[in-house]
Amino acid sequence: MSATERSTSFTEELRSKADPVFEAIFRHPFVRGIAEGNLSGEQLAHYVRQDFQYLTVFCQVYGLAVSKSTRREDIAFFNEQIGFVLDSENHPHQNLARVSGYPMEELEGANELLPTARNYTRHTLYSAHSGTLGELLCALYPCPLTYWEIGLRLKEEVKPDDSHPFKEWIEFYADPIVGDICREFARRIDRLASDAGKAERANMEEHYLTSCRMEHIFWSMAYDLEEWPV
Ligand SMILES: Cc1ncc(CN)c(N)n1
Repeated sequence: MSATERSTSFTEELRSKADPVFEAIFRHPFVRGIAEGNLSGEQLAHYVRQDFQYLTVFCQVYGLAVSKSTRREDIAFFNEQIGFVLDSENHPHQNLARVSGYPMEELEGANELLPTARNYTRHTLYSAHSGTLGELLCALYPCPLTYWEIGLRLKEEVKPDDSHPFKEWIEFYADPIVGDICREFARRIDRLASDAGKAERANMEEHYLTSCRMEHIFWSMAYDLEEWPV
C-alpha cells in the first residue's frame, strides 16, 4: 500500500453496502416533496406525529447507550445528543408543523405508533437491550446519516431561499453540526468493530442495514398516510 492509500473502514463498507437503500431514499416522493415544497398538510402532520414519538424513543436508546459505556467521552457524547434531540431537533419539526397548518401541540400529543414507526422503534430498542454498544450504535447511525446526506443533497440541488417552505428543515440537516455527529458515530463504531468478533460484526452490519431500510419505509408511512388497518 502506498503512503496515500488506506484501507476502507467498517463504516465506509457499511455505507457502500447500503447504497441502493440510500438512493431509494433520495428518490422517495416524500423527500422529493421536501425539495419541491409540494407535500400536503396531512402528510406533513402524519410525519411529525410519528417522528416526535420516534425521537423520544431515540433519547431512551441514548440512555441505554450510556448504561453500556465505560468511557466518559462516550457518556458525554450520548448525553449531548439527548440535548441535541430535545433542544435543537424540535426546529425542523416546527418548520413542518407550520407549513402543515396543524398546531405543534396537537402533533406532539399523538401517542399511538403506527406499524412502521413501531417496527423501527422496536428494532432500535431490541438492538439496545439485546446487543453490545457497537450493535446499538449501528442501529442508531442511519438516523443522523441519512438525514445529513438528504440535507446536503437538497441544499445543493434546491439552494432554498426565504420563499422555500422547507428552507429551515433543509438547512438544519445540511448543517456541519450534523456532519460532526455522523463522524463521532463513525469513529466509535469503527473502534468497536475493530475489537469485535465475527458474529458481533455481522450483527452490527445487520442492524445498520435494517435501520437504513426502516428509514426508507418511514418516509412511505408518512407519504401514504399509513394507518392500522383495523
Ligand atoms: C425517522 C427519523 N430518522 C432520522 C431523523 C433525524 N434525526 C429523524 N428525525 N427521524
